[in-house]
Amino acid sequence: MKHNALFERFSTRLKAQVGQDVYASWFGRLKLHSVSKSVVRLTVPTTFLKSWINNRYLDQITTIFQAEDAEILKVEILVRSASRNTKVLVASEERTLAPEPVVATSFPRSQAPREIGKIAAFPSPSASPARSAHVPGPLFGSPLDSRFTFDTFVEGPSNRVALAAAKTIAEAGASAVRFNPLFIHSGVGLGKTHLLQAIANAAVGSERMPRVVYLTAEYFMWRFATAIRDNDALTLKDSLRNIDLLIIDDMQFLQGKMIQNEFCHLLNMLLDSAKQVVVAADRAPWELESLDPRVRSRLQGGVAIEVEAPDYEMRLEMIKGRLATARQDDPSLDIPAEILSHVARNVTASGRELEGAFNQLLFRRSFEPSLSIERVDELLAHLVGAGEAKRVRIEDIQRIVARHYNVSRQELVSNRRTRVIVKPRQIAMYLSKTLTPRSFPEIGRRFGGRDHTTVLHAVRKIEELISGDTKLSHEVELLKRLINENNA
Ligand SMILES: Nc1ncnc2c1ncn2[C@@H]1O[C@H](COP(=O)(O)OP(=O)(O)OP(=O)(O)O)[C@@H](O)[C@H]1O
Repeated sequence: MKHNALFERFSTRLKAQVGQDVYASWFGRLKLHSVSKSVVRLTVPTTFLKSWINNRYLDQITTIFQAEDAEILKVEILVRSASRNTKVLVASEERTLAPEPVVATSFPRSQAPREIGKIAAFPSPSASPARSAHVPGPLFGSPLDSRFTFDTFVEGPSNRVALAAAKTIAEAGASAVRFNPLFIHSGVGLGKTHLLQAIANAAVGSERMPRVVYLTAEYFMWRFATAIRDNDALTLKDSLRNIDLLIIDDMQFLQGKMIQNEFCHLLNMLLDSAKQVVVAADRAPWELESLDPRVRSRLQGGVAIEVEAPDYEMRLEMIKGRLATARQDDPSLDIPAEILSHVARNVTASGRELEGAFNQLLFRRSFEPSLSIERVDELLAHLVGAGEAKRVRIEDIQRIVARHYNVSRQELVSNRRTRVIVKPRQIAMYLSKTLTPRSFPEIGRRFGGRDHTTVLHAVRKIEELISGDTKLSHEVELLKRLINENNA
């Protein structure tokens, strides 16, 4: 009760400081998790929101709590899990985060892993997360989804090279240092995590590379931050010294100077001792703006492979694969071939959307046993519509930014270099990079055929300005909201 009142007072103050709009955009779904001793824990529904709040608002939030209660020393943001299965129990945290013995690291996937008993852990790879929560000792790793194997990965023109590289590493072991680090990048939902976990699943327990660590960048940050806080970083670093294979997912989320430093040391150490490193991100290494240049350059020293969107044949095979898996649980399940191909033809964006479409279909089928193509069309219209709505278009960004700054869209993409045009143009470029999966060269083309370095410069410039200028940062957040609303 007392804590709820504290949280309410905090919310009121925060709202007054950041304004109603910013508050609604970023803090509307913030919830109080617990207040124990000097630590306040808040939760948000997504890892993205967690990173965002941690990076931009944690100091402000902490100051407000401290103003309310001087005993509070620290505020932590956690991700609420949608499902019980998505939680990993981490042994060492039991000690550090008492009196709440269990801290959940979220598994940032749309689907809960069916089985998370396997964990790419060192030095005890066989320990299940649930068991290890009660066994003291170091444990390091994010959960592996047992469905993500090479067998279930559909090969096609858009991912053939990446798959071949991944298999070579999994099969040849640490001697396959021809691609080191291997860097896989793509837009969302195109199978990076599946591929990375397939490598980990194949390697864990193998003789060639028994010591595998699979981590999301967020988990890496969190684990290191905890170790540093507890003066335990040396033990952690020691335990990572002897691994054979390091796999890091969602690299774009690695943030913070100190953590990036640690990551850089680890990367140097592993690469210099010819240990294999595999990394995935939503963009190419040279586009990872928030990374320390040394990390970026080390990541660029290996092989970067892009995975593109699947074609129709691949989508069909994926959806058939889903059905085959679902039938293992319920052999009576059947979806006519023409419906499967219809879904594969219409849901085109990514493996994840296809998975969503298939799940919808299964769900509907349980109370509408014979779905007609027309009915599927209705369902797909909604699904495809939702997918489309989420895709922000560069033209919309240009239109909204131009309107906001009272310039025309033509001026935005023109050669004019007056201040009144340059700033909105740079902001529009920045938003294009942050809100769409488009590459720098592509954005350059859409802004009057500019060179990619101009876009890169604009993005860096705005990032720099935002970090020191609250007014501009609110302005950019408002623009983001307008763009997202336009797409809703
Ligand atoms: N080639 C493929 N074969 C089989 N399934 C696939 C393939 N590509 C994607 N999928 C499926 O699509 C879903 C999303 O894939 P995944 O999570 O690996 O994407 P991602 O690229 O890591 O996305 P994000 O950028 O959001 O992290 C998963 O269920 C995955 O199994």
